[in-house]
Amino acid sequence: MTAIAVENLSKRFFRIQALSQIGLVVKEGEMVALIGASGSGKSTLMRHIAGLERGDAGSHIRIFGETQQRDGKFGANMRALRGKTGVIFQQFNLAARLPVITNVLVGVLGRIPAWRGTLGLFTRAEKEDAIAALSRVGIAERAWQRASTLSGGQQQRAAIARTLMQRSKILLADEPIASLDPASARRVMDALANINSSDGITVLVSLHQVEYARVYCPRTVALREGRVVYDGPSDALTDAFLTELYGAASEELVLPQRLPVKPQAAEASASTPSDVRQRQKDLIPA
Ligand SMILES: Nc1ncnc2c1ncn2[C@@H]1O[C@H](COP(=O)(O)OP(=O)(O)OP(=O)(O)O)[C@@H](O)[C@H]1O
Repeated sequence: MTAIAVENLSKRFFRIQALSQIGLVVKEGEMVALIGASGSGKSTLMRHIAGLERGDAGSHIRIFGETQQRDGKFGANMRALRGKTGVIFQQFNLAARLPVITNVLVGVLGRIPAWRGTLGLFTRAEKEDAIAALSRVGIAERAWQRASTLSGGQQQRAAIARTLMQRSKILLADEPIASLDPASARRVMDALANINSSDGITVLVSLHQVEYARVYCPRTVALREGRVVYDGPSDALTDAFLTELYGAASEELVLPQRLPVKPQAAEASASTPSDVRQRQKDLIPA
């Protein structure tokens, strides 16, 4: 089934043509990288797919076959489609002063009565699910800390746990590793790869460095000046080909060293259901 279908998407901000006639189809269960130099339109495209921005006349975006927006107008089922689409950004993903678990529990707000959400009255089962989601990304032990005390990479993983809690079918990650050191970046990419392969969640991740795309994403879509200039296997993106696509700007997209080919296992990730159950018992006060 098609998860994301973008057809003829254009977006102009005053004098800047940010996106031009973008066409993109992502099948359910794919993990696709979106690359491009600074200003090529990655964030703008992500924001449209997330339903946070409306395209110009002629644009059409469908999520699981349903129109999310067309000709600059949101479709009737927009709210439900937003619920299916989790989004994480480069930063500012979490409410810094609240505990990590509360940030993750925000993921259930779309499917519980508003009064319960407003009062922060979450059930034990919901808290258990939140701990399970944090276990999946390897940071269950951090559940009761304030979000501001987590490292940048841990914060990104907490944001991924929130999208698991939201039961999103699609995860849009807009430069989730841009401000992280290489080890933290690997753990965040491992967590994304893990929810993609284990849960079948469709992942579209924008990246500055093509090395991560080569290691983690079978397919890459490359943007330049708001247009798709490549859509195909990530391992075809050799340095020479990148130079052909981007000229001197390709240097921005290549890391000085190559990454090892095999992704590492996510740090302290509880992979079996019994591990996850045990952590729920240990970490939630009776
Ligand atoms: N709200 C806006 N108003 C005006 N121009 C905008 C707006 N949002 C984006 N742009 C412009 O659209 C173009 C694409 O920006 P976008 O942020 O999508 O690029 P990007 O590939 O995500 O860049 P980066 O890698 O630096 O984040 C840029 O020229 C940017 O200045």
